[in-house]
Amino acid sequence: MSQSTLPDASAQVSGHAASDSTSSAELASLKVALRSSLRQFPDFPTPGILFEDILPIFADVKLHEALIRSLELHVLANNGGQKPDVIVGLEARGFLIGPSLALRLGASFVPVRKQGKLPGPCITQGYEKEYGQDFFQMQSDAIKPGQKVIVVDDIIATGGSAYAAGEMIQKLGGELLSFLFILELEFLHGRDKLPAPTHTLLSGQA
Ligand SMILES: O=P(O)(O)OC[C@H]1O[C@H](OP(=O)(O)OP(=O)(O)O)[C@H](O)[C@@H]1O
Ligand SMILES: Nc1ncnc2[nH]cnc12
Ligand SMILES: [Mg+2]
Repeated sequence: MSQSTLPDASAQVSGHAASDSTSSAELASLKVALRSSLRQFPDFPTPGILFEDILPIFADVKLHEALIRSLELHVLANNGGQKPDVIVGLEARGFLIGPSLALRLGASFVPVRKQGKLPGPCITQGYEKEYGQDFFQMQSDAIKPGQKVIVVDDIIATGGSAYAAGEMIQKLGGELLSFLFILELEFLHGRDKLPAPTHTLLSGQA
């Protein structure tokens, strides 16, 4: 796949918000490049689902950098000056972005995994998503009471996955600062389920 023609976002000083107008102009141009890289596959994984494929972003170094920079700018601009202690990412596609974003922000990374993958005492939460049902788990000591948490994932569809993650984080005593996604499927109104402010870089399937 050819490389994109984006400016080199890695030249930005990470972890520091530029002036508001610089940040919002930069963010707007990064979003255009990200949006044009997404692909759609009809009837995957089940008939009637229009699957949004985010993987081309990660196949292109500049788009990948643009994505992480865009998410970082969103966090810096949207949490009332509060810095997260923990970034929680949802298995599997949330693992593509969570650890990189956590490093940028100087936060720790904690995974939410599908049932049966984590050792030791765990908390479990069932959920429904756009095309199925599943169970999520977190290790019981993964979040310290009072830690400020941002949940990240690639896509919010029905919001079922993110809601389940939020429930577990709150049961462990974490404070939910916000939810952050690359893409929102607006027609499913998933954000209405979530108990903290919800930010998305891109919207689709209105
Ligand atoms: O808002 P919802 O309706 O809950 O759907 C969104 C979730 O569905 C997908 O995960 P999925 O578990 O299908 O696949 P993955 O393991 O590849 O992340 C997607 O990555 C989100 O996590
Ligand atoms: N339409 C969709 N495309 C990709 N991932 C999804 N997760 C839930 N709905 C999805
Ligand atoms: Mg997922």
